[in-house]
Amino acid sequence: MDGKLIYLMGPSGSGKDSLIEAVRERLRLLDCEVMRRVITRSAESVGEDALSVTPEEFDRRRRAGEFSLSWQANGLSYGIPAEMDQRLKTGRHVLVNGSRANLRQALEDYPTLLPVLLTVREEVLRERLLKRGRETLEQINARLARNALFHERRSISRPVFQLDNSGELAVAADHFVEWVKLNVVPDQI
Ligand SMILES: Nc1ncnc2c1ncn2[C@@H]1O[C@H](COP(=O)(O)OP(=O)(O)O)[C@@H](O)[C@H]1O
Ligand SMILES: O=P(O)(O)OC[C@H]1O[C@H](OP(=O)(O)OP(=O)(O)O)[C@H](O)[C@@H]1O
Repeated sequence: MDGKLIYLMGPSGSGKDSLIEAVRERLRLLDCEVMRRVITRSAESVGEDALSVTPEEFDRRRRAGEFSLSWQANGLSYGIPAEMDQRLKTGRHVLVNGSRANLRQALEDYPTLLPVLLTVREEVLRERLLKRGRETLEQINARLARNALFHERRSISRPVFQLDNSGELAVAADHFVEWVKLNVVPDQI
């Protein structure tokens, strides 16, 4: 049987990268691997365990079919390596750091994916983006404005697990791992 695909989404600054690092080892023990993204972001500002490539190299890889999923947002291109499909075919699970805007496309390609939405209270979000200091103020404002698009959007016709990260990261991480145990690997517990 195929493995399960966990599709993590959430606003920039909601804590997706932090959550991933907090649960990476526990997920590995549950046979769930975090897929490393390919991003056209400069190596210095990558800020996560991702492979940085030029836009030309990204296009070459996309045309060569090297991505299972790919999308563009915030002026960047993102790809999930096709290695993901090999893992799923052999019954192993994967977690991807995905995009809210790309969810519909991802559902067309992977109808059984499990969507997870990481949320944070609005006032906390801006504070965290400023504190992270990876983007300019202009880029931060653009990312906050982008969130309005998703508030208005009609919801998709399947359940989305909403996980709040307004409080302690360790609490959100424990909550997430519990959800994975119940929804992804119920046979193993
Ligand atoms: N629960 C939390 N409490 C306090 N700070 C957090 C929490 N989660 C994340 N952060 C901080 O908020 C900022 C944004 O988190 P990050 O993981 O980069 O978000 P994302 O990947 O969703 O953009 C980082 O500086 C991170 O250290
Ligand atoms: O459609 P959206 O849900 O808005 O997502 C758009 C992109 O932004 C995030 O990536 P990125 O790593 O660049 O940003 P972040 O680390 O600040 O979340 C997310 O992982 C998507 O790749």
